[in-house]
Amino acid sequence: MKQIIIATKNAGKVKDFQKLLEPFHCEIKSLLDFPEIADVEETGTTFEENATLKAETICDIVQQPVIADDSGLEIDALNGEPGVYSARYAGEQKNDADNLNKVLHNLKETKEIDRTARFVCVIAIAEPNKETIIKRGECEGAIVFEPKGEHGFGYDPIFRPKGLDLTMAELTLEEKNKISHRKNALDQLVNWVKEL
Ligand SMILES: O=c1[nH]c(=O)c2ncn([C@@H]3O[C@H](COP(=O)(O)OP(=O)(O)OP(=O)(O)O)[C@@H](O)[C@H]3O)c2[nH]1
Ligand SMILES: [Mg+2]
Repeated sequence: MKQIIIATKNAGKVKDFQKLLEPFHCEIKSLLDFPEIADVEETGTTFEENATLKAETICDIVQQPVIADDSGLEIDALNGEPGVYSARYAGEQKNDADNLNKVLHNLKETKEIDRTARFVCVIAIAEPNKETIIKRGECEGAIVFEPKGEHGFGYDPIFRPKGLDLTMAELTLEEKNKISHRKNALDQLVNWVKEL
C-alpha cells in the first residue's frame, strides 16, 4: 500500500487528510507517528513559504513523499490577520479556544457585513530529487458572533462558509470536506496522489 507522510502534528488536519485521501487507499502517517522528529520552525511570511519549508525539511529526513499543509484564517477587518500566525495568534501555546476568543474580542465592534474572512490552505508536496509542487485552496466565509458546533478544530466554530447558515464546526467531516480550503487545495493534486 502507498504510504504518504503528512508533515503535521495537528490532529485536526490529520483527520481531514485521512478522510480526503480515503478514496486513494494510501497509508497515511503524520509527525504524530514520528515523535522523534522536531517541529519545523515556520520562519516564512507566506503560507507557500511555510508549507514548502515543512514539506522539504521532513522529506530530507524521511527520504519519501511528504505532504505539508500551511493554513490559516484571513479576516478582512483585521487586515488579513491572523493569516500565517493563525496557530499562535493568542500565544505560543497554540490553544484553539484562546485563538478563537482573541478573534471574537478583536471583532467585537465589527458589524456583520464587515466580518468577511477566508480559510486558506497551501499544500506542498516534496519528493526526493523532485521539484516541490505547491497548490493553494481557499474557502470564503464570515466570522460569526458566538462559537457554534462540535465538529472540526481550530477556528471552525466561528467560521460560517459563504452561502451556509452553519459554522464549519456544525458541519459533519464529510460536509466540511466538500467545501473546505484543504479540499480545494487537494483537488488540484489528485493526479499526483493517483500516480504515487
Ligand atoms: O478551524 C479551522 N479549520 C481548519 O480547517 C483549519 N486549517 C487550519 N486552521 C488553523 O490555522 C492554523 C494552522 O496553522 P499551521 O498550518 O501552522 O498548522 P499547525 O501549526 O496547527 O500544525 P502544523 O501543520 O504546522 O504542524 C491553526 O491555528 C489552525 O487552527 C484551521 N482552523
Ligand atoms: Mg504550524
